[in-house]
Amino acid sequence: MRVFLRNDYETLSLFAAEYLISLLKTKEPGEFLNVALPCGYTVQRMYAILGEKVKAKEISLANLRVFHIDEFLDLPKKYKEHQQIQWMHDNLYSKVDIKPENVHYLNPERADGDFTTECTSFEDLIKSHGSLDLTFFGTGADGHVARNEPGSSLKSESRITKLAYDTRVQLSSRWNIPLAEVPERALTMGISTLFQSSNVLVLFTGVSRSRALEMCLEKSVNHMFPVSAFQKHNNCTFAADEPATYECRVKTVNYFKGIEKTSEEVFGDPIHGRKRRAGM
Ligand SMILES: O=P(O)(O)OC[C@H]1O[C@](O)(CO)[C@@H](O)[C@@H]1O
Repeated sequence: MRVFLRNDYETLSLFAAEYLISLLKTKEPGEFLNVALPCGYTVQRMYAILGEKVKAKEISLANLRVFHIDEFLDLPKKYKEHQQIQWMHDNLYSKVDIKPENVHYLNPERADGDFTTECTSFEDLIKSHGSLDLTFFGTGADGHVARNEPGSSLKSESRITKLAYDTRVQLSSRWNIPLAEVPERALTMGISTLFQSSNVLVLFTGVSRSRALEMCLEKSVNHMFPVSAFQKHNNCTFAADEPATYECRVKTVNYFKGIEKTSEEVFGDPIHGRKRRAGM
């Protein structure tokens, strides 16, 4: 695993945007980068930065093929702005040149209500496009990733899940809606689905994720803390802002800062330093 520590949310967002762009540049013209994308505060500024770069014609995301990592089920229509597809439109798609036909998601409004088939077809769809090149996501304070709550099988695939009570309470307060109207179910990529991606980028922002970062850097894999599973991924990057390091030991923080400095000095490219050495 690699670890990158940044001062604040802004520089973390910039790092995440640059990470995605650097992978996009490894593709030949006309070749797609398959990415699994989340919604939420953690990635909101990163998406805005991508929008700014597309507007300034510094980059194009036309070769991005997107798969959403999760969707809410049973969300009342009056709260449409909280549905992932709408959120992604408002925060990313309306600002960049990703083509609508290259956006894929688990449909929470499937007409026949057969969400099991929806999830199986989604897994098949990803495979039909090869595999995921990059998946990135934030995590909850309890270590959930996408809608894989604590206790989820580390081998799980896309499926219907139940949201934890704590998650629903947080959503109720964040959206300012009654708890009774917060969905109890979601559709989500499984941990195994996310894990199959060639590159994984996990972002931690703010004090509320500091225990999650500690669990990933200093403790072992635990299915009651799903994000910790990504310690075992062979190409996982954990990136955090300073407040998210508050639960980590000073020694841990200094160690990873030192590694990044060395990587930059030796390879000149801290993000993909090891790949460069292999001849890229
Ligand atoms: O950044 P936010 O809004 O707190 O949301 C983080 C959540 O979003 C996801 O990235 C996507 O659902 C989850 O993995 C994570 O819990």
